[in-house]
Amino acid sequence: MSLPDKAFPVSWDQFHRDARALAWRLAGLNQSFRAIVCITRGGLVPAAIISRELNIRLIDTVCIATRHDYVNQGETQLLKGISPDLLADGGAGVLVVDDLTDTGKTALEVREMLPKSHFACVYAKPSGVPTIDTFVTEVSQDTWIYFPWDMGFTYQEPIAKGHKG
Ligand SMILES: O=P(O)(O)OC[C@H]1O[C@H](OP(=O)(O)OP(=O)(O)O)[C@H](O)[C@@H]1O
Ligand code: HPA
Ligand SMILES: [Mg+2]
Repeated sequence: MSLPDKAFPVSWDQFHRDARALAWRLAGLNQSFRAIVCITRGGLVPAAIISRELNIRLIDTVCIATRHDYVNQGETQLLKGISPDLLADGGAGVLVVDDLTDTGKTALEVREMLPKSHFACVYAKPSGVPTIDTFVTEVSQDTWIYFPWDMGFTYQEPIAKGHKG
């Protein structure tokens, strides 16, 4: 197992701005969504922000647990599926929300359940881009995105310490 080379840390403030930017993009589509399906757990936070901005009151979850050793996606387990009324018509008019797409595996699995839905996420890596309809920021595949709900305040070494330049 190796960690991606680059780090992209995201603060709460930045995440809120980026999720709101996603809501602006979705609003610009002039498509009305009858419900949000958020992919837990990462999709819960952007779904709350988008639901507020676009006034979408019907929210469902698809609960998928992935076994992975930090960076490598492993087997997935569906813990809770989507309600039958949202699955009708292949999910037409349903907005699926996640925090990011990386390999695209998670989005592809949910797309099989809701082939006519609209997929949105805040951040996307190149392998996942084809699986998503609308996103805000693309980062390279060798970047790890650190979300604020996974982080705490820690001491940072000064840049000059140990720097041989
Ligand atoms: O495009 P992929 O390679 O499938 O990766 C993207 C998925 O990985 C993360 O979820 P994770 O499975 O880590 O679980 P969590 O949302 O419960 O933290 C993230 O929230 C996406 O759902
Ligand atoms: O870059 C990432 N950050 C956090 N969780 C993730 N799950 C897949 N890729 C990532
Ligand atoms: Mg997730």
